[in-house]
Amino acid sequence: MLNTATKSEAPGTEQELTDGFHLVIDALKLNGINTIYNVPGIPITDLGRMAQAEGIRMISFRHEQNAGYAAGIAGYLTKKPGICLTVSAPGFLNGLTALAHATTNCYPMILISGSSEREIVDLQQGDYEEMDQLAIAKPLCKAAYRVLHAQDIGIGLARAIRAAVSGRPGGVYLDLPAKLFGQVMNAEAGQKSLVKVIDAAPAQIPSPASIKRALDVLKGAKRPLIILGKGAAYAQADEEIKTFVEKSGIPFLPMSMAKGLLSDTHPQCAGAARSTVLKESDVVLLIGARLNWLLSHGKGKSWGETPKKFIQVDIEPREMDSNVEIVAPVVGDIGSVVSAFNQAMASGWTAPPAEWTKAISTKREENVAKMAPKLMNNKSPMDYHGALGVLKNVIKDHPEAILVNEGANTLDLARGVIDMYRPRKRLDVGTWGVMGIGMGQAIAAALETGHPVLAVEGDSAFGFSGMEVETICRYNLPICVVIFNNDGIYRGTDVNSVNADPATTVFVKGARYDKMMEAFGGVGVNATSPDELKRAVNEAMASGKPTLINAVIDPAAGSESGRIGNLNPQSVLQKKK
Ligand SMILES: CC(C)(COP(=O)(O)OP(=O)(O)OC[C@H]1O[C@@H](n2cnc3c(N)ncnc32)[C@H](O)[C@@H]1OP(=O)(O)O)[C@@H](O)C(=O)NCCC(=O)NCCSC=O
Repeated sequence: MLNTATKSEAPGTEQELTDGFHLVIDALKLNGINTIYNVPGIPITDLGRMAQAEGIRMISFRHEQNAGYAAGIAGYLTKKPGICLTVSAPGFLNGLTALAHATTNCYPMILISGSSEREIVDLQQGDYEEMDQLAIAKPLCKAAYRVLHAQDIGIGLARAIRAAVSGRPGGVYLDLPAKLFGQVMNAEAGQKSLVKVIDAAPAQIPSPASIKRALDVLKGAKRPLIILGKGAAYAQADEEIKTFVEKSGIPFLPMSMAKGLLSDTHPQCAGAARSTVLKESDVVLLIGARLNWLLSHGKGKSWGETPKKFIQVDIEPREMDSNVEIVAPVVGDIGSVVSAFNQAMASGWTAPPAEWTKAISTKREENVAKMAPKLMNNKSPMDYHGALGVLKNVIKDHPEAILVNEGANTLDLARGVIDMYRPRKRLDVGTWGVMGIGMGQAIAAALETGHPVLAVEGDSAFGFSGMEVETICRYNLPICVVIFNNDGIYRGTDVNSVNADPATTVFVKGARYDKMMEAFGGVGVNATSPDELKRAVNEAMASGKPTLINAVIDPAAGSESGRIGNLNPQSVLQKKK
């Protein structure tokens, strides 16, 4: 659509004009971008107003970091860049954490920030919110661009979109100085300057030799294992992956956000036999999973004594040999690679030895049976397992619902307990184990998918984005937040024996987070037993009303999340002595 920002008034020279505001909006719309996660303010307030008037869905948050986490996860769910729009310096910096998070997690996202006058910034003359945002963003994202002239808006956005989604996806920064928005140009020339990005993330076909090498190694295995990462979930090659895993007969271990790519209840799922499969496998095929800290870098105690051969499928060639030798690297997009595997296997495939698959199912059944009675306890106040037993059944009854999960114990225990049944339904803290993703991800998940969201939050984790319950109520989203409230970080029982200050990890005892939701017109419930929790969550799922349940957890329950290098201060002191 042609935008008439202004009409030139000079007699005889009348022409349709457009401006930077409208060109940004038109460029986004031309590329199918219809939602922006933002916090309004100088200099982008009018851009937001005009974008809304032009039909773009503007979702206004209370803090840029949450808008950024929303944009990142929107990118993950849709394979299109999620857009976060912020004001200059402080707003930009608030959004930057989420941009770096998106880059680390390989989510396509574009952070667009307004910025102050280049001439003044470069001479450091003290402009309003003066900051060289481009320079600051560069090391923290996949690519960063600045547009100085209205006629370059089309190209600038095209570059940002391509950089965000092609190859390994990631975060891109786009700097738009305030002056740009007011620049006026001929409307027809403006429209011509826009670029519709064609084939933004082209398929990357693996070489036939790499496919053969990988399958040859896999064929030689006695105890093979497939590890599915969130890259595999992102690829949206769900049917091809399912066909491959089932045809191969190989047990699979889903990483946290790959849970549900094939159901956690699938007979080949080795999630509940994690230690066994890592230790005892002899060939490991990684599909969209990286050998980072979450997989103990592919070596050490958790990988046991059995010598391993690793096969890795990734779109990024530099991922290969990052931690250990990869004997069969397969570089390509996951859909193309797995399709090539399936074609090559069509002529016949021998399932792994029954001894191996039987050993895994025995271990899995043992672990599941050990956990089952814990999940059925009806203690009040609740322990983690009693509360999670309820939520496990909620997801079983609502497999279409999206589970958002963050916390320490709340995250570690929920990951194991709550089975997922469908792809991309579990959204969590990702590669950094970051706290604060909760409400941003819940809001974007509800908006982008139209499905109900269950956000299972530690009380500490929730605190990072808690104000967004107002956003949830304002947009009337079908989000049920369950806060595992144990009065503190890890546990609520720490005591400071030195002075009257509270211990560093404790919060106000008996806090009522449910009142926060009520303050904005949503439903708040205080649940002190699994039965009460069950009733409240079921009501929320049925009504679709914004709901926050304060689930009272015994402050002494659970254990410190010990896998991420937490050191007990006492033990540090003892070591120093
Ligand atoms: C690195 C990890 C993937 C590895 O965790 P592990 O505890 O080794 O594995 P998990 O998959 O959680 O499984 C733990 C055990 O439960 C078993 N398990 C798993 N699922 C089930 C079910 N459904 N039933 C019964 N038992 C189960 C599994 O086989 C393991 O037992 P065995 O096989 O018997 O060993 C995880 O720690 C992780 O994702 N960490 C991220 C933490 C994080 O980001 N924290 C945020 C910071 S918190 C800030 O303070």
